[in-house]
Amino acid sequence: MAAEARDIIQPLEKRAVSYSLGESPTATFHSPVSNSFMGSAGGAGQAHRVVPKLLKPFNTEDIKILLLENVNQTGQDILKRQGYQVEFLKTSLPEDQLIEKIRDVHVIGIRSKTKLTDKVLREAKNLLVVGCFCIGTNQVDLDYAAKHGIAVFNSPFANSRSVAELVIAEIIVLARQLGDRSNEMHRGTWNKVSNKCWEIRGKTLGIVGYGHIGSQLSVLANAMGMSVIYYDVLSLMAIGTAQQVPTLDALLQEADFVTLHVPETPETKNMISTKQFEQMKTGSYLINASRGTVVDIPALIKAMRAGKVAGAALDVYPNEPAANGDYFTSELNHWGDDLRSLNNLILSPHIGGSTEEAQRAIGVEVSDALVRYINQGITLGSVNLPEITMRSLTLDEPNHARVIYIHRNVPGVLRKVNEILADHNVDKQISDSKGDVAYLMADISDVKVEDIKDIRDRLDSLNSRILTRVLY
Ligand SMILES: NC(=O)C1=CN([C@@H]2O[C@H](COP(=O)(O)OP(=O)(O)OC[C@H]3O[C@@H](n4cnc5c(N)ncnc54)[C@H](O)[C@@H]3O)[C@@H](O)[C@H]2O)C=CC1
Ligand SMILES: O=C(O)C(=O)COP(=O)(O)O
Repeated sequence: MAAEARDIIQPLEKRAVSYSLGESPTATFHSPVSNSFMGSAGGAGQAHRVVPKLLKPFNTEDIKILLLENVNQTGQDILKRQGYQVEFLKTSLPEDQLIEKIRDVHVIGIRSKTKLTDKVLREAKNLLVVGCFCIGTNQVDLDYAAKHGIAVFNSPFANSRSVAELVIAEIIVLARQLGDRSNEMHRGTWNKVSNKCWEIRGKTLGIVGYGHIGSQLSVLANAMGMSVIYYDVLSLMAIGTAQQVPTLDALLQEADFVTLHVPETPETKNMISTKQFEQMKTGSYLINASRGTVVDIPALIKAMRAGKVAGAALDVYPNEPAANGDYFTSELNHWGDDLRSLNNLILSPHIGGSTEEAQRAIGVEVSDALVRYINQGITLGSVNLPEITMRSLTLDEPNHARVIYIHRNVPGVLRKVNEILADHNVDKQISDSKGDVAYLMADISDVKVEDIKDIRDRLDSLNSRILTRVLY
C-alpha cells in the first residue's frame, strides 16, 4: 500500500486556512470525550463551550468518508462539522461495489454487516481508518488492517444495555410462549393455555460469555428473582449472587435458560451444537444475540423438534440480508423455512443494539474517535493499534509538527527515527507496540516548510515503515 497516498499534508504557508474549531469563538460539542480531548474550558455536560484554537493538520474538506449501514445522524453530524466529505448509504454493499467505493475513501464507517476482508482492504489504497459503529469487530480483518497502517475503532459498550434488556424480554416471552399466543390471535384464534408456561422467578439463567453484555444481564436477571450462573474463558468477578462455573457443560446441565454473549472467533464457531444440546436440560431454552455462527442451526432445529429445547430466540444468523425489505429465507440460509415452521421460536432481525439511545451514543463515540485519529493521530480506543494519546497542537505553537510513524515492531527503529528527528527539538515522543506493529508519535518544534517533506521522505525510506503521517 502506498504510504504517500494516505499522507495528507498541506504546506505550512497554507496554515491560514488550516484553522480548526477556532474559526468561531464558540464551538458546540456533544461528547465529554471531545471536550476533555480538546482541553476545553467548561465542565463536563455543558453543551456550549469556548475551546482553544487548534491547528488543523490539512484541509479537512479533502477527507472522504463513506458511511454504510445507516449510521446514526449524530455520527454523521460530527463528521460533517469537521468539513469532511461524507457519503451516506442506508445499506451495506455487495463486495464488488464495496471494492469500487473503498478505493477512493480515507475513512469508512460500517456496522456488523459489512465484511472488510483482506481482499477488500487490499483495494483500499487511501484508507486511514475504519469506524465500526457497533460492538463487534469480527467483520474486519484486524490483523491485515494493522499491518497496513489502517486503524480500527468501535464502540465497546454503548449498546450493551439494549441487548441485555432485549434478552430479559425474550426470557419472559419464551417462558410464557407469548410469541405463539400473539401469532394465534393475529390469525383469529383464542388459545388460553397454562401448560408448560412458567414464571421466571427462581429459574436459573446460564450466561455464556460474562463480558459487558453478559454481566449487565446478570444484574437484571438477579433483580427479577433468577439465579445466575456463567461460563467464561476468563476468571471474572461475579456480580450480585451470580456464580461462575468451570465448564460449558456444567452450565448447560444446570441452566433453565442458556444465553450466548461471546464474540465470533474460531473457538466460538458452532459452540452450541448436537453435543451441547444433549447436555442441556429437557425443556430448557436457548437465546442467541451474539453472532449467528455460534449456534449450529440444523442441530437447534433437531433439538427443538425432539422437545429437548422448549423454545429459542435468535437475533443473529450466519448470513444476514443486506437491507430492510430483503427476504430472509432459503437463498441466504438453507434452513430458513425450517426455522419458521417451529413453535416458540422468536426470530428478530439483528436488533439487539438497535435502540435510539444506543445508536446515538455509538454515533458520537465512534465519530469522536475518528476525528481524533484523523486530525491528531490519537489512537485511544483503537482495537488493532497500540493506544497512544498526546495533547492537541494549538495555534499558540507555530512551527510545530506531529510526526506519526507506524512501523513494523523490529529492533533498531527508534534509533533511526531519532536520527531523522535529531535536527529538531523533540517536545514529546511516545511509542508503543501491539504484536508485530508499533506506533510512534512525536511532537517536534523548530520545523520549517522544507523540513516536513525531508522528514517524511526519510521516514518513508526506512525498511520498517508501514505508514508515515506528518500533521501540522
Ligand atoms: N445482537 C446484537 O445486536 C449485538 C450483538 N453483539 C455481540 O455480542 C458479543 C458480546 O458482546 P460484549 O459482551 O460486549 O463482549 P465482551 O468482549 O465484553 O464479552 C465477551 C466475553 O466472552 C468471553 N469469551 C470469549 N471467548 C469465549 C469462549 N470461547 N468461551 C467462553 N467465553 C468466551 C470473553 O472472555 C468475554 O468475557 C459481541 O462480540 C457481538 O458479537 C454485541 C452487541 C449487539
Ligand atoms: O454491536 C454489535 O456488535 C452488533 O451486533 C450490533 O450490530 P448492528 O450495529 O446492529 O449492525
